[in-house]
Amino acid sequence: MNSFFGRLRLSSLMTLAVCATVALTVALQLILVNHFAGRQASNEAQLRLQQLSWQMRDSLNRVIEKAVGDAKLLTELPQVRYARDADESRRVLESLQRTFPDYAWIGITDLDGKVSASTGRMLEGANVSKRPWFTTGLRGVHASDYHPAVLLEKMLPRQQDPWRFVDVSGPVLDAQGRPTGVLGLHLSWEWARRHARKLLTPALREYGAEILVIRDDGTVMLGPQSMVERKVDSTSLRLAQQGMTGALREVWPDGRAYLTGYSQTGDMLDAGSLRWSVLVRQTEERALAGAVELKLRMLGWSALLALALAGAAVLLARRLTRPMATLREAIERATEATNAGKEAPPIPRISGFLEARILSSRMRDLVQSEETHRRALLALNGRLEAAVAERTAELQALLLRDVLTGLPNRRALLESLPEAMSRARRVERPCALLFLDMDGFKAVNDGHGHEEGDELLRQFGQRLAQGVRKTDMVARLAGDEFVVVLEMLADGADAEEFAHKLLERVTAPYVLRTTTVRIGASIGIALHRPGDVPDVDGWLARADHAMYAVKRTGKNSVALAAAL
Ligand SMILES: Nc1nc2c(ncn2[C@@H]2O[C@H](COP(=O)(O)OP(=O)(O)OP(=O)(O)O)[C@@H](O)[C@H]2O)c(=O)[nH]1
Repeated sequence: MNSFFGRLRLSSLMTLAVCATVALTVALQLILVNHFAGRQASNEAQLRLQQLSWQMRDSLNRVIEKAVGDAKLLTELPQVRYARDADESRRVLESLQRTFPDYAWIGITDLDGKVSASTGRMLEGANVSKRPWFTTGLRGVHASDYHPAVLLEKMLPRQQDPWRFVDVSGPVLDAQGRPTGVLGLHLSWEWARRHARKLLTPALREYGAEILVIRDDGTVMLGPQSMVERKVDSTSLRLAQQGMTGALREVWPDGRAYLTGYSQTGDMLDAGSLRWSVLVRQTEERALAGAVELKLRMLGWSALLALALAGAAVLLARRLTRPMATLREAIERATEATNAGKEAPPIPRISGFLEARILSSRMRDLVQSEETHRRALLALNGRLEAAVAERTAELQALLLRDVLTGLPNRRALLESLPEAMSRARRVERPCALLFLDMDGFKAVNDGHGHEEGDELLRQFGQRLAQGVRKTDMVARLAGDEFVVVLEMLADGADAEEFAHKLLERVTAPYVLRTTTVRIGASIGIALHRPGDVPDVDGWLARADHAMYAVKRTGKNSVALAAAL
């Protein structure tokens, strides 16, 4: 995880952070909207359906009450109670029908159930004594439940829906209060259908709202075509039948979820009143369609908003991190130059936010100071290297010098002998190696001390060096042994002559610190001619043998080694 974030640029991190925050905010908002909008929409839909149910119930109650009232009024009218003939009664009945055309039929019977007068003369003369409205009407004003009427239906004009009626009937009494017949009023169910259609506004119909009026036995009197005059059962129906009102969500037998508002008509205190359940239902899907649409719209707008914010976040992140990106590039360039041993380019002054300005300024100072240090270090390094080279050269020189006399030592001699031999070949002149060993040096050491011995060695060496040409070489091999290399000689005799001169020179008295001494020297000479095979060890050995030969034969003399 760390390595993942470690690979991201600051701008990417900022973009990610802002996008994540936006996405989270939008998601939370959607969840909340989804929750509250859904609940709110469901509550509102249920309330609406409940109100519709109440409106329908109240209308039903009002019309039934009106019919009962009209029936009562008619039974008390003198034109009905004391009618001279059927025409007089009929005029009254038809006059009432005109005020309320939904009274499909109004008629008066005698006590035997024979219709004496009726609207439109329908059923006049017919016997209706078997009809429930006649029998109940004899006992008092009473409304009977929804029912078909086969005879009447044949006489009435045809209409789209079948004729159904609610009957209201009551006794017609004479002056003594004795029944003389029954007044029957058939209220067409069409008014209920029409009223339901009126209540369901086009918008509600479009969203599938349905009004159901259900008889106490569960038979649908008004509702969708497929349900009319069929029995149904639902929780809302049972609640309405218990006299409750409200709204709920329930699953109907068709397997779909509905929101249903319910109420019941009639008067709880009047056992004779008509008890119809009024249900107004709407599928949950249609009822909440508005909320779903709102959610989808919000989702769309939220997505657009999130995209716009993400875009803004990218731009903002780039804008904010640009100074840091510039600083990073400058640091990388400086680092690359430093690694390549070049002068680091200066860090530019970066404008932008405060931290970037401070950081760039500090980095600028840092790189400048680093550059100064680097230059100082380079200079120091140069001086050190020069000092080391000088010291090395000194050490090198010391390695080739004899500490006591300052003359070239054995090593220097061995290095220069091959050069001397090759020069001899080049110039075609022999060169000679003189091997000198002091005679009786030990006695000086023993007699006057080592310091005096050292002094003698120094002076001996100086005399040798002063006695040869600049191109010749004097070296101290070890102890009291010295070597002189003579070049550009004519022949062996030349070398011998020079050796004698040198012997004379070195045997002169030496003034030391505490004493003056004389010393002899044995000199062995070995020549190297231009044509000789170059052999350093052999050349030295020959001179050494010649010197020893002198030692053996009396010292303080010169001997020339035999030619090769
Ligand atoms: N003072 C001093 N003495 C040295 C040094 N190196 C060698 N010696 C001494 O030099 C002497 C050389 O010995 P020898 O060559 O046998 O002495 P010598 O008396 O010259 O003998 P011959 O060559 O046979 O005449 C030794 O006593 C060494 O201790 C030195 O650097 N300083």
